[in-house]
Amino acid sequence: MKKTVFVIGLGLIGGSIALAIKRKYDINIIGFDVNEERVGLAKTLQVIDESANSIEEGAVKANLIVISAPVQQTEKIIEQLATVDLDPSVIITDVGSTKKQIMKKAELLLEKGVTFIGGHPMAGSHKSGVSAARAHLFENAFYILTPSKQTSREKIDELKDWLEGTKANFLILSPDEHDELTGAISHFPHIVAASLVHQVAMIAEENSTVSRLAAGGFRDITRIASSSPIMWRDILLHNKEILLKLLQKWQEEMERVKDMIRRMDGEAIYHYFLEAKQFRDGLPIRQKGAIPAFYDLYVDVLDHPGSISEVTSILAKEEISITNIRIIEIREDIMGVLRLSFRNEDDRKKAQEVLAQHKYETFIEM
Ligand SMILES: NC(=O)c1ccc[n+]([C@@H]2O[C@H](COP(=O)([O-])OP(=O)(O)OC[C@H]3O[C@@H](n4cnc5c(N)ncnc54)[C@H](O)[C@@H]3O)[C@@H](O)[C@H]2O)c1
Ligand SMILES: O=C(O)C(=O)C[C@]1(C(=O)O)C=C[C@@H](O)C=C1
Repeated sequence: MKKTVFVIGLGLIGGSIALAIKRKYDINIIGFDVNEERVGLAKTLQVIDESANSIEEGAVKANLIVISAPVQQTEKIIEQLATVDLDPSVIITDVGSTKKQIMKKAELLLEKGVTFIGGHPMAGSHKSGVSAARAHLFENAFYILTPSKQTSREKIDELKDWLEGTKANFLILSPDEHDELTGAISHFPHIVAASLVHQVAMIAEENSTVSRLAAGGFRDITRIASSSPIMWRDILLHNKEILLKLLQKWQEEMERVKDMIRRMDGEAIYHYFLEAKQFRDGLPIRQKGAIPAFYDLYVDVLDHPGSISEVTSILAKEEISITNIRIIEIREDIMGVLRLSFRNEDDRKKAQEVLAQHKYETFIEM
């Protein structure tokens, strides 16, 4: 008989996990979401095979339960699951961006002898919803697991087997370490991105030209400000202490920058940027995760009609698939560079070679 996976929360991450599991296993996927439209869409897109009318209905049939809702909802779902009579061999995991509060709540399950292993695939997007779900979303990304002390090695390996289709790299961390590190490289940057947008929005009230000028750098650094406000509200409320500490440090850092500018200390300002550049340039780029999440290739194009289709048809002829395409403006309304995203390093390399044959200049990183 086919095994059953129950996915609670049919959005970007729940959908992507379901598709990744389907890559490796012939299984039955049951889905549940509080939003009925999402359930219908998940069925249409064949992300799930059937739906459940309640958490209990899906949970009692499952060999694996994946909770993929915003983190405050995840806590509520864990409370609900703790009241259900589950198969004793079931594994429950989640995908939430915070781990400490979730692992605390999961004690309700662990006390009953139910296996709960916290999980967090460290890749995603600013897009939400099942329509953005992709089987390959987590390829080469880190996938953090936070098992409790009482969880056996066998159960952890069993969960890794279930998730093998993600092609992610598993890493075991304690919930504290997880929240501290993701606070710095994921949660806090989202606050900064949103605050930059707020700053420009305030200026735009006085002078609307600023929005028209906001191309290139501003768009790059604020992309993640387009993410789900519900998801990020929950993350900030869960990781309060770490984020308050980071905010304090950041304010001190900004004071330091203010002081360098006030003193007109060119040497200090130069070193401020140089040290940041050296650290940023030294980060691993082939690995998906908090820093460059995609196999991107930048192509210099001339600003004339048809130039995009020229590039895409060259790649189509060679059967190289593009997963995303974006025009990066150099000046307002003037196309400068195309950013093409590929599924893997191989496709990117082939694209670079074939475009070079057609005299296109390409760059891996901008
Ligand atoms: N988006 C990312 O980049 C990313 C990356 C890694 C982990 N995460 C984590 O994954 C989780 C899901 O995020 P997402 O990006 O898929 O969001 P999403 O908005 O695309 O999907 C969340 C889904 O959960 C559903 N939901 C909410 N409350 C529910 C409940 N009580 N019961 C059942 N369904 C419920 C929503 O209707 C929605 O369909 C969050 O915990 C987030 O922190 C997100
Ligand atoms: O690429 C993005 O849009 C993301 O924000 C992905 C991102 C991140 O901060 O790196 C967001 C939250 C997750 O918990 C993990 C990944």
